[in-house]
Amino acid sequence: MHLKINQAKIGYNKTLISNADAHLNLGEVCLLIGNNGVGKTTLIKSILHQIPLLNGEISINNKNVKSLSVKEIAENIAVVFSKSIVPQNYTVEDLISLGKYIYYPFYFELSKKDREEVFHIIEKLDLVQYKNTLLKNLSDGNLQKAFIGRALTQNSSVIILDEPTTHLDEKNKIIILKTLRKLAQEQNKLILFSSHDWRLAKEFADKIWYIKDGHLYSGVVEDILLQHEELTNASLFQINDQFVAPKIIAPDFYKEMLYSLLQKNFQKDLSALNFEFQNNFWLISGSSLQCQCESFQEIVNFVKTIY
Ligand SMILES: Nc1ncnc2c1ncn2[C@@H]1O[C@H](COP(=O)(O)OP(=O)(O)OP(=O)(O)O)[C@@H](O)[C@H]1O
Repeated sequence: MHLKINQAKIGYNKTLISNADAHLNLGEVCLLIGNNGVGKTTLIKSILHQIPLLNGEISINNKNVKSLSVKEIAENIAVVFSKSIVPQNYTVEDLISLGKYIYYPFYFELSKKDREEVFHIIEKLDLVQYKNTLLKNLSDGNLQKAFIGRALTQNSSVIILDEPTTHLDEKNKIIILKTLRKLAQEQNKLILFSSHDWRLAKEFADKIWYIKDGHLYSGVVEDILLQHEELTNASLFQINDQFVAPKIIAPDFYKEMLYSLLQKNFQKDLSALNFEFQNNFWLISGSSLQCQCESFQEIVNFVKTIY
């Protein structure tokens, strides 16, 4: 079982992503990242065939999603959108039971076997004490888990989640991400999820799909991070147009501190300077100058004397 994107052109009247090629296998967790508006949700909807491709093919298990009925797609892929409508007067158990709906033709009463399975999923997600709690009284973290529970009862091999960690605090983010990883490993699910908290999320993913400049880059997390400097440098925000960073050789934490210090204090091009951290002092050098500074205050004072 695998999900394959083959030479796909994705978008609406306007193309958002061209020549997308990527594939995922069962048991893998993939993080989908990219700036606002690059087309993450559109890609997810294209996989579900809710938005037709402009070109190319997306297939599940070698079957083009275009040829699958809505029911067949639901049997293969469960989806959790971040902006899901919350049926306020449903209990956690009601919501999770809904995942079984695709297997029943009409208004239904769950079979004993399905009820047991729903309970088993409630247990697995650590939601037993909230089983009968109304969704409107649930914390955001537990509500998110309940939506994941609904996706699980669907029994599909693929689970896709659009920003499952939005609005959650750090603790709940980690609970959700750990749950996803565990599902992939223990139940051999293929999990694709998008996130803006990707620095944390990448710790739980095997692969990254990264959308940038209309292109989909896919691969093992560490390969993609190495190939795209802007991802690992993302903490060095450019907030000052006139600032050009000097060359900084230092451990990441020191590098980031020096970068923000200089950016805040100098609207200048500092590219002629080199800063090298030497354990207990900074060595600053330029074409005809050299200086040692032991604190950031000294650095600011020194740079002010040259600019
Ligand atoms: N039905 C539609 N018809 C035409 N354009 C659309 C439609 N839906 C979304 N778009 C546009 O497609 C672009 C990508 O939207 P999409 O929601 O896929 O981005 P995203 O990467 O998920 O963004 P975000 O991170 O902000 O959620 C946006 O410019 C959006 O306005």
